[in-house]
Amino acid sequence: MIISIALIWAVVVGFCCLLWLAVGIRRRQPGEPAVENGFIPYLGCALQFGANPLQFLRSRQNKYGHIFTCKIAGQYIHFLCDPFSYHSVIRQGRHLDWRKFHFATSVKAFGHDSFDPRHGHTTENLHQTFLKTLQGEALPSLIETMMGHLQDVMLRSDTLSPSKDHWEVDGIFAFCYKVMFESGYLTLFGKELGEDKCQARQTAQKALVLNALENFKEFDKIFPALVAGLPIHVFKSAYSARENLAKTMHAENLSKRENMSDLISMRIILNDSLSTFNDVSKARTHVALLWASQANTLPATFWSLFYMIRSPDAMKAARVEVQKVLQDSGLTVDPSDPTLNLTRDQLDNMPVLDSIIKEAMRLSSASMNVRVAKEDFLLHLDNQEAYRIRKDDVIALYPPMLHYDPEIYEDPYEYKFDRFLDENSQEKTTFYRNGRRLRYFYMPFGSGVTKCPGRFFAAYEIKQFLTLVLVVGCLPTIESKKTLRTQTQCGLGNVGFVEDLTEGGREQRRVIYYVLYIAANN
Ligand code: HEM
Repeated sequence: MIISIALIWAVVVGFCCLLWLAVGIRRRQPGEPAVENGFIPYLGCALQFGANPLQFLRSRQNKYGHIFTCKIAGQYIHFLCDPFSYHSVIRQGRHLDWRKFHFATSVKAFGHDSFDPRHGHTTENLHQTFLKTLQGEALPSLIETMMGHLQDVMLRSDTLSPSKDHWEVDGIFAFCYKVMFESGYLTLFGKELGEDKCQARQTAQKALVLNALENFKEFDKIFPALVAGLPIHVFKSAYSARENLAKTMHAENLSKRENMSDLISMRIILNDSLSTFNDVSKARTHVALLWASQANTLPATFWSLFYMIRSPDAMKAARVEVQKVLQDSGLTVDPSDPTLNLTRDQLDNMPVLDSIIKEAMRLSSASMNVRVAKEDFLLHLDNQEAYRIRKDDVIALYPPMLHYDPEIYEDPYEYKFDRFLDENSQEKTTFYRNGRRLRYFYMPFGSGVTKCPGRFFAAYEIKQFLTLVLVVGCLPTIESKKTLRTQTQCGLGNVGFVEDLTEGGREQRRVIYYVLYIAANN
């Protein structure tokens, strides 16, 4: 009996294996890139890729050359590794559909109805909405609002220091997340009506934002799994976190807020006038925007600050630059009421901070650029080779391949704050590979038509944050707590960083504390 059950199982497993070999794996056709199916049905190479994407892609590049195909979570993905061919993908855009992947991912992750006009739920041109409300003329007011909120959160509110008569100690990561999330949230979604006049409402508002941050973090943790195709219901707490966020963004709640950004007010109007979304779906579209505006900005802010305070040269150059901009504009900071307003022009005049941020993002960003083939076509590469691509296959560019290429960036694993400065200390825009000038050398914001529409605002808000930390804080780089106390007692400021010398471990896990001494300024 036992033997016959074992035999049945062996036959079933054998049959499944044969079925997988027959239909589950792709055989390379003439003219196609080399293909790796991986060993695990459906997942393909997903686990190896997920463990260390850069190492995985480099090893395949060495084996197959500029382009190769991997099966990952049921999709055939063509990885293009030659930076000179990136432009070819963008030039041959007519064969590629960027909306398919983006809209489908958003639906999977956030649970709203599709934004793809071809699906009939809305006629909104979302791309145009983003360009109109996040770029050009929309920027000055976003910058001004953000500056106000950053200062409220860092200097006046009790987000960072619930008690005003003692030092607060927290991780630098938590510090960046709290300050940037609250400021960014209020900049996009505004404040509750009449909040300024009522202490109880202020407290409730603060709780709402901090709660939103917790929900955001819970949801953000599982985002890669959702993109890979796992259903959100597998992750119970992330699902309820997302739904909690959506509840706060129902029409009746948003209607109680004032000073909302153009982005959110316009989206509310367009949701109501051009879509057939129900109320829950509408609220979820706002959660998607909250996520897009924060998910990359928060880590980018952390890494920018982290690398800057670890490099005495970066700190020195940043301080000099900020002081010069303030002096040239006749701005002085009164330590007893450090309020600062920086215009877009002043922020544009900070190439050192720009380079500090870019270098941190070069080292830390890892988002992939993805397009889907609309039809079978021939992809022409820069070296005149051409490859057959099948309909519905994905073409992917992985920016860390560029960002860690030693032929482009000397000592690519090293942080060099002035890497993006030229010999005149202005923005460096020319990078070469094998003596040939590169068109694409820095891509944390994506490329082509899908390039992040919030990229200018993102750079400004991180710059504003760093400027405030440099100006109103006393930043004794990373020294001992003793030095910090001495400087702070001079009344120079209220934010400082010290290294916890007792903690070891991996470099980026080193604990660095920020210390706030709000009492001095209140
Ligand atoms: C350092 C911060 C940021 C980084 C690194 C970043 C990066 C990206 C990337 C890689 C994409 C996808 C591009 C593609 O698929 O090719 C994207 C899309 C997007 N980002 Fe950002 N982003 C940042 C900040 C922001 C901010 C502050 C906002 C809004 C206030 C924003 C709004 C968006 C939106 C709306 C999209 C979707 C665009 C579309 O599908 O048409 N991002 N971002």
